Amino acid sequence: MNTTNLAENLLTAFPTQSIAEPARTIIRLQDVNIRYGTFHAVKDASMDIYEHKVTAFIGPSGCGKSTVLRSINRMNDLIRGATLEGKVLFNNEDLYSKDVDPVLIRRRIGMVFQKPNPFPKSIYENIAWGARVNGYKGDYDELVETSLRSAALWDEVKDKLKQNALRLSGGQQQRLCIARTIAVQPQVILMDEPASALDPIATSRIEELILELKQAYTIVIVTHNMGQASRVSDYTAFFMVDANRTGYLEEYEQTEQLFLNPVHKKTEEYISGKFG
Ligand SMILES: Nc1ncnc2c1ncn2[C@@H]1O[C@H](COP(=O)(O)OP(=O)(O)OP(=O)(O)O)[C@@H](O)[C@H]1O
Repeated sequence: MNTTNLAENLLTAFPTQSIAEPARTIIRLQDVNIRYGTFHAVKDASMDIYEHKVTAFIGPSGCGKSTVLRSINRMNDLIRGATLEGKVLFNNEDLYSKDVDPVLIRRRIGMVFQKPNPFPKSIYENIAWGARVNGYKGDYDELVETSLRSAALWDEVKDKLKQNALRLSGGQQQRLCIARTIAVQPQVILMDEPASALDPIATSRIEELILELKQAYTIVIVTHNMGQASRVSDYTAFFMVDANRTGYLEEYEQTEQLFLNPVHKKTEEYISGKFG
């Protein structure tokens, strides 16, 4: 097979991966072990997360998806007794080295939670506040508009920016939280089941938004919904638990490959609903 044919075949097999521009690793987990006190929650997780891709974490309850997600922006530091061994590299820099400020990390690697959590302030202030805290010197009106547009919320709220954010619907609140995250210009957005508290219409708007956002950001999403993982993600990491309830990475692949042609038997059983 000549080179052109080989390239064409690979592109057909893996349409999400461009051969001309191979995805760059933005985050690398190396032999990551996480404990809560003496409880070994996650063992030996190693994986690369690629820039401008959506990576989904799936797996049964308690397998450590959220724990691993939180390790990527050092949110676990806020949990008493949580410790991490191994390395988490962000743009080749060790996120856990002593001279790294976790607050700065959380600016570069933002997070959106399961339950929308806007501040009890105006829509405008929800966006402007984080930027102000970070000493943003630009035009705030422009920042608010751009962030709300990026989160596909501008048209719905542009005439009521002074309204309290808590009066928005759940789906709108979640898009506002995404806009708030975007406003501090992160490189990576972590999402922990961002649509699980939303109705199907609000969920599909979040899914559409994720697909748009990956042009500008790298997204890692924890989801229980396998349909959602297959719709939005380029890569899927399937986590499992061992007999000690310790989570580990069972299989990590391009999403299409993992869902259509899983290598491990456990992956196949999980995605076909044999256990959950
Ligand atoms: N703050 C904590 N303190 C102690 N143990 C914790 C803490 N958070 C999580 N764990 C434990 O760590 C393990 C992994 O939890 P984690 O929430 O990461 O799993 P998960 O796969 O995201 O689960 P789920 O799908 O149910 O949200 C579980 O056994 C859980 O009970």
